[in-house]
Amino acid sequence: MTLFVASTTAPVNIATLKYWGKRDKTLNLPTNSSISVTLSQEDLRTLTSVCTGPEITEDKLWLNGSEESLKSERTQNCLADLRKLRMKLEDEDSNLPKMSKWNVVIVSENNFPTAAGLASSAAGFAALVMAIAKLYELPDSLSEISKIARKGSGSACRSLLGGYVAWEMGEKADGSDSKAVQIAPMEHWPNMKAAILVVSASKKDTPSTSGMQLTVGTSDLFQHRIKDVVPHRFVEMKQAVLEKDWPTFAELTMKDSNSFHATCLDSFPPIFYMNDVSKGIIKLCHFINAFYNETIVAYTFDAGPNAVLYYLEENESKLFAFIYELFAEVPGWDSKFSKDELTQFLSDFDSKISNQLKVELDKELYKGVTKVILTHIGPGPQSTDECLIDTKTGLPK
Ligand SMILES: Nc1ncnc2c1ncn2[C@@H]1O[C@H](COP(=O)(O)OP(=O)(O)OP(=O)(O)O)[C@@H](O)[C@H]1O
Ligand SMILES: C[C@@](O)(CCOP(=O)(O)OP(=O)(O)O)CC(=O)O
Repeated sequence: MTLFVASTTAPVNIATLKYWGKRDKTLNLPTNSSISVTLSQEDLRTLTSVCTGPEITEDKLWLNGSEESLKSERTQNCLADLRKLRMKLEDEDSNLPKMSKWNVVIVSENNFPTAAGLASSAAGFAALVMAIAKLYELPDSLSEISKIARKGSGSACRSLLGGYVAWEMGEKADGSDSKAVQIAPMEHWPNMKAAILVVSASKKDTPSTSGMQLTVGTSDLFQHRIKDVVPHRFVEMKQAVLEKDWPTFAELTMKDSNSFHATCLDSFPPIFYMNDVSKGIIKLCHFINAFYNETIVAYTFDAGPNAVLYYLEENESKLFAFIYELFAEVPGWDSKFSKDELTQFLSDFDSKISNQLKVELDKELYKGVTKVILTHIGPGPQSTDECLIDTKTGLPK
């Protein structure tokens, strides 16, 4: 069997200035520009292998060991765009194998829970598009490829790039100027870290796509957000990244999460993504910042109750004096810290925080959190030799 194979890993990104609202649902064109931080693939990543050849009879997708449909309009749009770019190359060079005419097999694994509000669709579509772009040897830039990933899931376009990333909303009706660009590589401001508090939730309140449509159609506050709030915030946040201005970056991040969730509440009927545990975590972050009289931590929440806490490495011990004290029971710490380091966080807490202040903390908050994921800023998709496809059969290994 003649087979051509390629594999890539792709990262999760968590927005600090949120994408919420589409002006075109089919092309995933947003009503505002957004900004995100790409997270390390050491902790959260999608690995996708793809293969093609004249004997593959059908397009197929396996996700985390189970066969899934490739029929969704979004996936079909991505495949059609990639084949179009490949066909252009084949038209220019008749010696190239006619991959644009052949079916593809896609095998993918996420090393973290899928569809649990941890941006699996972003990493998933970024990996799918990037792996096929590599298979087809497309010469296009990552920003160009990001437009294809955007059609799979809006936020996926930002996972094509590492470090600090902007998704420029663009103006054109065909979406040709709605793409991801890098604001700065991770090396520019490498000490950005993230602690994700995975909050237990039976199921997602409302899927992002329908949630956005409801907000666009019913919220008056949303109009204020996209016209008067986000355009300034986009410029200010980009500037804060370029100047490594942590207090400004952190404040804008928290305010933008709150603004996005306020438009959800202002939708009719209202959408609730955060629960009481999420709100407890927000209070805790403000408590910590007030305690130190300094911005130590910034929270942000996507379309679900999980908290992503951004902080700078140099402030880790100040932050963890609180959050290890409160969430020590929850799994996720041991792989990153030695016993001695963890004990030190507890003694920092005991020595620094007065009994009077201790009573203000909610000791029960950990009961609503299932695990912590400790990670940091990372690069964009990476080529890998690891392959999920058996190169003799074209099936998952
Ligand atoms: N590795 C992957 N390859 C291809 N598609 C994927 C992959 N991982 C996830 N997806 C697609 O994304 C869907 C999950 O998206 P969904 O938006 O429900 O969850 P999420 O991305 O984890 O959460 P959120 O968007 O709120 O952060 C899956 O059902 C699947 O269709
Ligand atoms: C709250 C968000 O996480 C929304 C992400 O929405 P999606 O990218 O999942 O939506 P679709 O384009 O419909 O697939 C904010 C963000 O990531 O910017």
